[in-house]
Amino acid sequence: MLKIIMSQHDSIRAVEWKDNHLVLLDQRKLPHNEQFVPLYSAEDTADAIRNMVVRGAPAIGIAAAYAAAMAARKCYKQYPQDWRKRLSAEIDVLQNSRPTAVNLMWALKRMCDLADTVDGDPEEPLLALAQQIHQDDINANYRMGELGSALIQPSHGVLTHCNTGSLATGGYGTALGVIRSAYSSGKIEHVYADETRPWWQGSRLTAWELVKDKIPAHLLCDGAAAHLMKLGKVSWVIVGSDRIAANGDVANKIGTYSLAVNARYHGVKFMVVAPTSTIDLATLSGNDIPIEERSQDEVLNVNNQRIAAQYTQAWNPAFDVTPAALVDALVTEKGVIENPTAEKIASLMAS
Ligand SMILES: CSC[C@H]1O[C@H](OP(=O)(O)O)[C@H](O)[C@@H]1O
Repeated sequence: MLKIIMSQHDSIRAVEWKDNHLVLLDQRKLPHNEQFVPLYSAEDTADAIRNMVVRGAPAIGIAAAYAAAMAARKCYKQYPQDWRKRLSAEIDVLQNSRPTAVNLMWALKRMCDLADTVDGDPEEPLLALAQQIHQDDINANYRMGELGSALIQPSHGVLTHCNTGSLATGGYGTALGVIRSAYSSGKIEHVYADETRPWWQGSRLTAWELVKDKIPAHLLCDGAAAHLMKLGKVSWVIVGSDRIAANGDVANKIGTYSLAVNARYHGVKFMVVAPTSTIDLATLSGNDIPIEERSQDEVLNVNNQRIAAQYTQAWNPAFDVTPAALVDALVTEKGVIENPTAEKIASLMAS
């Protein structure tokens, strides 16, 4: 069985295969409690994704891949004659857990394609593929760290949004992986992290990862970002993505579009860091990306305590779309695209 190789960030494992089942670090409990949730079925894993026990586009895809391997094991044992048909129903449950992060659909398609070709017991080959998807993601993150860090001039501040670190991926991170690599190379003096309401990925997750890495950082209210840029404190905004359309439009955590507009206005560079598993050529433009709307209670409450006036309603889109024209650099494990266009993306994906 493939041993997942990480490195200095072994201490943070959002997703792990242990013995014969999936284990997730419960990100709803961080940073004050590190609790792990064992999962033995696709249905339970779909609930965990929907409820954000695990979140972050690549991490969601990896968790779903392991869940598909568990589902194949169960279906083959219970229905050896028509396990593929039974598996398809289980995959659908996973597929519909969250709509925006294309890594989920990408990983499940790879698992289903293999299931369609495997002879006999699918358990081992599907588990091996899930582990390969996990390892490939970690390897991609280290490569993107190198490529993204090379774009950053020494001693600058950078701003990031949401959480794109080890908690959002197989390990190391996408945008936070670039920040880790750039900081290790002495290129970044200071990190500014948006708190990222209403789920607080910045306050609860990114701050936790940066403290563990001893990287100097300040949290800021989402609404303070434009003022930070106006004061000249940052030279780059560095973010991840949940889905990149064929024309280079970028879906990411709500608030990203506002950062991109303000960055362009203030002459701050805007970098998107995402593995090619996040690029979806079947989605032609950002207008075609499904945007998840989550419970209004996430906005009306904090720590399950209501903060909004009684009878108030809330609108809670979890993502927004940044047009490609506002992206200065798209960093993938295959290479960097400056000022992404449909042609440049097609060429990268074909390489
Ligand atoms: C490695 S990119 C992770 C991506 O996912 C986050 O969304 P969520 O926390 O709701 O899963 C956010 O958009 C990040 O950029």
